[in-house]
Amino acid sequence: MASSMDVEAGKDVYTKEKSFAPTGMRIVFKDLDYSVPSNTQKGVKAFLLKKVAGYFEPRQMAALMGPSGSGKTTLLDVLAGRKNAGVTEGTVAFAGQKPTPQFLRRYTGYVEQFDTLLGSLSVYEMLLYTAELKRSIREPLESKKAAVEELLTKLGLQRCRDVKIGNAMAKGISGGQAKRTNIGIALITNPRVLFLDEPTSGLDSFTSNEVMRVVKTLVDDGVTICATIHSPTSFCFSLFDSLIMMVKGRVVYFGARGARERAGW
Ligand SMILES: Nc1ncnc2c1ncn2[C@@H]1O[C@H](COP(=O)(O)OP(=O)(O)OP(=O)(O)O)[C@@H](O)[C@H]1O
Repeated sequence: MASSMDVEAGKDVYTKEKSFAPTGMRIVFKDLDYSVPSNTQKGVKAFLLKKVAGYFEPRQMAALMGPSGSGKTTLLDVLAGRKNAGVTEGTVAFAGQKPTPQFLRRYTGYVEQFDTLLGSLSVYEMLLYTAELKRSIREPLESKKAAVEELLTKLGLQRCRDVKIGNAMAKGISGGQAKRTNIGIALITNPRVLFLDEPTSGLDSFTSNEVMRVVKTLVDDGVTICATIHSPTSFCFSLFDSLIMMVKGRVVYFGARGARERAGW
């Protein structure tokens, strides 16, 4: 594996990092295998991840890249604890802790590739509805409303707050606004880690840049960000701090973005 970052830096994966909020959370993974029963050969295990290792730093945004079918979404899902079929082996640590399902629910957010929005609601209603569902039942409504307002501002959605989301039949908000609303849904619980699966898919390059510029601002709040990304614009690519390149379930590059240029390869 080519690497300009020291994977060994994460060798003591279960340590005593306790106070990750508000400083952020480091994610370390080592020797990660993920297998499922093959759907092409009977009785054979298909290894979708093989000896995958790396780490994500807090206050940084990492890109997961590689050809279609290389295992990017699989790695994202394994790290986010979203795989309930198949066998995962190896170690994953969030801030030095082995993550339990409750830990992952509390501290991570996941933005799926396809928007999961309700077309009949406005952007504000969608976020408040999610806040009601996902934030503590004991939290007063006024506090939830304030959290939604804060998110609308952070994600640049104030201008379309009262516009209906819409659907294929009834045009509503734009693709970039829909993507940012979807990101808002993942952020409503104030996660310390944000996983995004293809956040720019289906967007034109201007809108992709806009969405990723907003996502990058979240690192200032101490969030650790990891996004799978296909053919990013050069601006989008420049926003990433580190890069994992995958081919056929293996990591072929793990390092700082731009390390190759800096080394003069
Ligand atoms: N049961 C299975 N048996 C064999 N191969 C499988 C099985 N399930 C998934 N795969 C393969 O696992 C690979 C990983 O898929 P994954 O969705 O993680 O790739 P990806 O890099 O995110 O691709 P894309 O960029 O197209 O979204 C794919 O090549 C897929 O065909």
